[in-house]
Amino acid sequence: MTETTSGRPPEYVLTIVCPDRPGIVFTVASFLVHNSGNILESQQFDDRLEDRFFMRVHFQVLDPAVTVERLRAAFAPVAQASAMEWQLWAADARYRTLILVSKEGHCLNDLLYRQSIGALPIEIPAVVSNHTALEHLATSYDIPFHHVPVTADTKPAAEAELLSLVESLRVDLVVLARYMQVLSDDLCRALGGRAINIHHSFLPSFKGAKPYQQAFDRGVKLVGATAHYVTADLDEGPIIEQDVTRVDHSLTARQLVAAGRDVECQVLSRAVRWHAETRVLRNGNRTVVFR
Ligand SMILES: Nc1nc2c(c(=O)[nH]1)N[C@@H](CN(C=O)c1ccc(C(=O)N[C@@H](CCC(=O)O)C(=O)O)cc1)CN2
Repeated sequence: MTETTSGRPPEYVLTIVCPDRPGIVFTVASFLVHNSGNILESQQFDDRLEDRFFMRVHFQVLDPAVTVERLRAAFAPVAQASAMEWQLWAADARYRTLILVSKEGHCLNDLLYRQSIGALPIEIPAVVSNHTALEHLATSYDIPFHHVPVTADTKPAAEAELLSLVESLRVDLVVLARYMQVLSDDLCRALGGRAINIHHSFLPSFKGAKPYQQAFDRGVKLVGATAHYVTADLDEGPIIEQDVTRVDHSLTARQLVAAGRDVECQVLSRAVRWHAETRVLRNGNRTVVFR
């Protein structure tokens, strides 16, 4: 993950998930005060059903001697005492994001453009596709393109190549931007929590490869899109973001596809930005999103 400097006091984001108890906010705030921290933004949520507490704190450090390594070392015993799962990153760190795509290029195009104008805190070291149709799009942004074809026979080798790219390119996040191959259980385990998919329906409705045809056949009045973490269970992963748009009886299935494109792009880019800003915390098969 690439960290940048700007001359202003360095800013960090701390996220916490732990069993709920009184005094967690006090514990965190005290730690920050004792380490020259000044809170800029703080959000928390108490899941009383699961008895689990979630917190995200964006803060600056006023003493230049307090480095991120010193903060992490100092916070570790505090976290252990409260059984916290935690992350501490520079607020302007950029996630190294590998994009997977098949033939539909609208989500890839949207992510490449938003990244190029600085609207997404990510770097894109490469684009991978099981087809060659979208190579020109990656090339137009000077981003390396890898063609990894997938058939039933080549799938294990294709997935091994994909994982090798994830490791060699030091990838933090994999985005399935209309990648139409089902990832194996092993690959999902290897990518656990680091892969986001855009599904072109308002889940849990219309799972599978052809949701717009299913929507047309059902005669829906809304179509939508869902960004979720990828799990071995197809289209069942924890949902990060969803949205819909109104349609009506006059639209063909092909026109529903067209109506859904913009929704898919907006939902996926929001989910990627929130993940990259460490605003999304897992809560079992659900998420807490500090927008
Ligand atoms: N393990 C997972 N892999 C993938 C998921 C997921 O949730 N878990 N999401 C899909 C994306 N997707 C829907 O959003 C989807 C993609 C593909 C299919 C499908 O049935 N594919 C067929 C081949 C279709 C083709 O070649 O065009 C197949 O793999 O046999 C269903 C849903 C991405 N992967």
